[in-house]
Amino acid sequence: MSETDRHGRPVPALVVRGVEVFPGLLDPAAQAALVAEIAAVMALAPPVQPETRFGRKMSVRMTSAGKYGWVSDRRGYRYETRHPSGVAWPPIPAPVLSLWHRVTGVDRAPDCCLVNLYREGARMGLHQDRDEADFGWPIVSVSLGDEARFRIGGLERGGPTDSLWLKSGDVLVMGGAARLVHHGIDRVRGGSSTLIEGGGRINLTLRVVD
Ligand SMILES: O=C(O)CCC(=O)C(=O)O
Ligand SMILES: [Fe+2]
Repeated sequence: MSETDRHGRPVPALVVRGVEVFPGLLDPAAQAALVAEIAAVMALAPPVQPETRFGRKMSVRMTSAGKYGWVSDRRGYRYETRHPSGVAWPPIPAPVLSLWHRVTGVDRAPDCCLVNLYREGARMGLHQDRDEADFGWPIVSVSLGDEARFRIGGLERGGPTDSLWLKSGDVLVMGGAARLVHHGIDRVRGGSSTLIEGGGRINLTLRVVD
């Protein structure tokens, strides 16, 4: 199990380009509990395959919980207070919020829990998360289901990168000097987990938006 510091915060087993990695922070029971909570979110706010401004479909399916959800369509990408269907985003599930507070030590709650659903063949290109008002707040990222190769670069585009395989139950924190590092998902190893109904991987990305 994970070690904790004197504030009770888990100690990252690994730091890659400033990104804190907590491998296996969630045990199988905690993973299953989160997946059940996220299934309830997805029932109210079904994942959609977003389009870019240029009309290209992303391979990942997305939905959100919280005050804001991240959406992309022909009008571009932005945070919205409603799902494309018009319903408000469901609240961020309590166990997700407690995980945020546990790994960040931050009192403020996140505004957005982006749910990324990677089915067979889905990936996410190298990017920065920079649609938020204040980069002083960290980002927490949770992996559930199939393993995925996560790529981490630097603050500039086109620099050197490192990669690591993220497994179900792994948690990352991107904060401080690493808040704006480039990152993406090269590929997902299909069938490496049976956690997600219908197969694949779910990533939860928690952010303070405004
Ligand atoms: O799926 C992941 O692990 C990364 C997701 C991500 O970077 C994002 O949604 O901004
Ligand atoms: Fe990201």
